Amino acid sequence: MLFHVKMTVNLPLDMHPERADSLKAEEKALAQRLQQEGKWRHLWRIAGHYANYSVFDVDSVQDLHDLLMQLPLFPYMAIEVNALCRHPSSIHADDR
Ligand SMILES: O=C(O)CC1=CCC(=O)O1
Repeated sequence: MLFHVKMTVNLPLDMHPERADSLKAEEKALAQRLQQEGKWRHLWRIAGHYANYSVFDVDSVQDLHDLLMQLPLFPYMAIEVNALCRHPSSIHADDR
């Protein structure tokens, strides 16, 4: 199942810079592992925003929920989720 997810990061202004750097490093490591596993299909920065557009490929809504909740930055992100399905005009027949 494919999901489009928008994540907007809102780190508290008074968060210690070392804590912020540590969270970002943990987030990056997990995001790169999930990309290697094929679960995090796309990760795009939204130009001019501390936010990303991502596409996840997971087995269920519960899997997506569990994945998002384990992100180190989860407590500091506003997350919007949209389920995706095939567009009839898409030429990418292998997409689900
Ligand atoms: O900076 C972001 O958009 C939040 C984030 C998601 C994966 C990552 O490494 O950072």
